[in-house]
Amino acid sequence: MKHGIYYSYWEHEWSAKFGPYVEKVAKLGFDVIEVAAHHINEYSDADLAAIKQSAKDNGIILTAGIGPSKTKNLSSPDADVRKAGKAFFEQTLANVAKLDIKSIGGALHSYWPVDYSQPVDKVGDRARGVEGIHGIADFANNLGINLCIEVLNRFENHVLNTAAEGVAFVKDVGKPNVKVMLDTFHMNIEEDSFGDAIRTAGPLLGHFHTGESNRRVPGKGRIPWHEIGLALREINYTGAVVMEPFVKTGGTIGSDIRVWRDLTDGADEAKMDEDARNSLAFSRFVLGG
Ligand SMILES: O=C(CO)[C@H](O)[C@H](O)[C@H](O)CO
Ligand SMILES: [Mn+2]
Repeated sequence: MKHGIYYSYWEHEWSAKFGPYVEKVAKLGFDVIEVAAHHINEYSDADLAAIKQSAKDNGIILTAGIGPSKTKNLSSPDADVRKAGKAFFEQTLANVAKLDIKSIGGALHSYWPVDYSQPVDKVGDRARGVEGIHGIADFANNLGINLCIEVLNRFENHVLNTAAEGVAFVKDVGKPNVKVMLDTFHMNIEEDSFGDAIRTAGPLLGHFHTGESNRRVPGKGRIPWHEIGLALREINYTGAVVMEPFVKTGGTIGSDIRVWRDLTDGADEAKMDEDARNSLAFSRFVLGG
């Protein structure tokens, strides 16, 4: 098991440059840094080559996360949007591969966060989502990339809310590089049992996000980490466990994540780093790896 952190913990914008965080995260003792792929198509080849080299020099593995925009929604009822989504993903995956990234996770099958001011069509969106992911899976596989379909809570997406729904979706896609992704923040809202959800995903679990029920770093709240650790060991999970804390207000991150109060307790960057380091030690102990 490898442990990581989403660099957006320190940032306000999905567009924030992730290059400088590779060394920082390595110094904090992490194995993995997760970067936002939302704006990766704006990086030059030289930028990507430098970041790849920095990861190599620092012994860090990169993974990617993304919340696709409504205009790039692979499950949209509008065929032109689906087409734009496919083109966007192909360009994004090609750039992600330049960083030697082997896994991209998020609501790849849909968009995020969902606009609930309009009625939703869960059945239609799911069917188009299966087709959309099926349509980019081989492209990703040829680049050695797994597509990890994130199961989200009801307030952020309607297509997949439970591990069982995630497993059924991934089985319908039926491609070896398409996996289920779980996140303890979302599981806390939707699952009857953390352990059962992880066992339901079993060998299909491709990526795992961690965070407390208010998205503080693991260890600061009341998520049942021991139960989660036992279940991950039971299914012999060897993938990445990436903490995804969101504690800062402001910017597109604060607004998309709905952070309306300062959850840092007024921390400066040194204290934010210390919290991440302590949470990493806690995570390694309780989850393994
Ligand atoms: O859990 C999440 C959203 O609540 C997601 O992992 C990411 O924040 C999103 O896909 C943006 O990268
Ligand atoms: Mn997540």
